[in-house]
Amino acid sequence: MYRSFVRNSQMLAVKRLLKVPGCKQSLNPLCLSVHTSDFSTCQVDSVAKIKASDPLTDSYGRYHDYLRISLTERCNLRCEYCMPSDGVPLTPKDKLLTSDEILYLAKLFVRQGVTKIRLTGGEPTVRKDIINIIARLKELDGLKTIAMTTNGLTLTRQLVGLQKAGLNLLNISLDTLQSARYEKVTRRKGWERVIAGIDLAIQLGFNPVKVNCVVMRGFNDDEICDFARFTLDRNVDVRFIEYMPFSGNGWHDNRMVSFKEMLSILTKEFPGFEALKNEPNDTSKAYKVPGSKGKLGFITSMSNNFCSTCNRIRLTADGNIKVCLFGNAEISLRDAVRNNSSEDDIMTMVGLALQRKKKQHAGMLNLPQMQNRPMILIGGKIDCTKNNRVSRTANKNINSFLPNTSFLNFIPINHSMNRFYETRSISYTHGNRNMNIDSKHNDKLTHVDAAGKANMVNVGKKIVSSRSATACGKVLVGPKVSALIKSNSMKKGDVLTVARIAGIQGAKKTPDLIPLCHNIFLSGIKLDATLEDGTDTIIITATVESEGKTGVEMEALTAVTIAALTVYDMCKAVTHNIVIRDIKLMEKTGGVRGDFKRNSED
Ligand SMILES: Nc1nc2c(ncn2[C@@H]2O[C@H](COP(=O)(O)OP(=O)(O)OP(=O)(O)O)[C@@H](O)[C@H]2O)c(=O)[nH]1
Ligand SMILES: C[S@@+](CC[C@H](N)C(=O)[O-])C[C@H]1O[C@@H](n2cnc3c(N)ncnc32)[C@H](O)[C@@H]1O
Ligand code: SF4
Ligand code: SF4
Repeated sequence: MYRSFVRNSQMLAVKRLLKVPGCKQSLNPLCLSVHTSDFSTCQVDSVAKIKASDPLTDSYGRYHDYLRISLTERCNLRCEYCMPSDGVPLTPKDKLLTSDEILYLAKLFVRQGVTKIRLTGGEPTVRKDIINIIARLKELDGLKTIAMTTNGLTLTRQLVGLQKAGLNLLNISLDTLQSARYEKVTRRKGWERVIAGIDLAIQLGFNPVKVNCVVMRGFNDDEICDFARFTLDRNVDVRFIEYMPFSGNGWHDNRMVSFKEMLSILTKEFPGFEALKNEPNDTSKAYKVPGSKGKLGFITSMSNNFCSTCNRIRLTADGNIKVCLFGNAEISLRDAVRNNSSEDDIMTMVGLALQRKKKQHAGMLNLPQMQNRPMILIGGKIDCTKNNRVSRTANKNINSFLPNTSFLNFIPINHSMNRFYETRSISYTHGNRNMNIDSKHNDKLTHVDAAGKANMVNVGKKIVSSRSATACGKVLVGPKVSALIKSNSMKKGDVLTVARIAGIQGAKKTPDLIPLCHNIFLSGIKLDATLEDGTDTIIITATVESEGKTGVEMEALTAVTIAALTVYDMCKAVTHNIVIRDIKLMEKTGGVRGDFKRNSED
């Protein structure tokens, strides 16, 4: 209750800050649309009582003492995996944070408890005032670490000055030990300069010097052992990064090399290859080749996330707070600063954003399907319609019936991803119920207890297995609607696309809709909605997958149902003569009761 009071109060503060409604200087419209429903419950009197007491702790108790500041969206390289080949649209200069604004915001964060700031980008070293920024950051009481992640191209020229100004931690990106390959992946020359930059960093006493290497099959996976040898006589910490998908970066599951695979290559080549102790907030899992001066590490964002200990918050180059690398919701602090908002109000906004931070990214297993902006623009502006397969009209429609969801993240899923993911522990235990549900031959009603009351089955003791279920259904729409769908000219928008997304969302909401269903961590949802030629019928098929202890047929059936209802909703202005029928389970695999497959004529 206290939390909801605080949240409502925070909402009000933001609302006041944003001058909603009738605000001329609006903040990030995405944030406004996300929070609209909450605003309606606010009480005006509470505003004065807001105290941003602990804005850096999120609702999972994670304390955020590490701020990553993107200094620029620009870069002097064009790495294939980071930047789309046709470049990225840059934010106009007047919308980017000035150095004074960066310093002001940094000061507020440090006052609240941030002890580490990492400068990143884009390429931070292309920012002309970087030395000045670092020198001024160094003056902030309480800031212990000023770190930078760089492509290393200009370090031989700039590093001494940067260190003198106060830089004390350095990560340098280098994906290959071969000059020609470097040119291919970065689309620029400069490998020798980066190597010289790494050596200079070691000489200047940076410790550790971390080297970031994104591993991509068919590009540098044959260099994993070479990179390990690179640590033999150099005090560097080479970190192999699992290739992550961002819009337009050419990611494909078969190009991603998982932590497990890399580990097995290294263990074979280097007997005694050993794991080291990690610090609580490390992104990487540390290892060492026996006798080497340096270390190796693995950043396993894809196969084994480290969200439970996340202590990071990001400030983008255009002044937005981004609470998660893979989240789309942002709040603009730039406008708040430019509107002379108070420190309390600004930190209230930060607290508000952090309250909405997810435990782990909701779609962590679905990252490949997310439309996240290019990595280089993680420090830049969201254009949530660009590159999306969903049209603007469709977005509007989805938004109207799916409040509080970042709907753009859900598009059909590529099942082959599953093989990369480690099975996660999923807790299905509810209360102390001790149901005997494991037996194949158990003919008791498992959803009813001994007293005949509704009961959610305890699946805690069931084994985890790969589950999948496919359901299908039909919507008979008639010739008029059929023609409008075919020409994609239905007034409400693109019917099939919206239905598809609604169905996927429906699968994820199943436990909210069906009382005795478990929360299941879904690893894949594929939903097709197609107009059958000649019958004026939309055929909907949904396949849902999970690594878990209980089946996913309810999710598949819900997905089909919600997609069908969405078709109805989008077309009912044209006719009410729409019939939904034949929703049924087609196939189910996994679990102790064995597989099920419907005969096609059933
Ligand atoms: N999932 C996730 N991955 C991150 C995050 N920050 C960085 N990474 C990953 O870590 C890689 C290296 O990032 P760096 O900028 O060197 O930062 P870092 O490793 O977090 O830095 P330190 O832990 O401070 O050394 C990135 O390419 C990402 O793959 C984050 O917040 N979430
Ligand atoms: C976006 S860059 C910004 C800082 C600087 N320009 C650099 O390259 O180090 C930060 C880190 O993100 C990594 N990165 C970029 N795209 C990535 C992807 N698709 N998957 C994994 N890491 C990625 C880069 O290798 C780099 O280490
Ligand atoms: S990874 Fe860094 S150096 Fe490469 S394009 Fe992205 S921002 Fe530039
Ligand atoms: S994905 Fe989000 S929550 Fe997870 S570690 Fe990265 S920033 Fe933190």
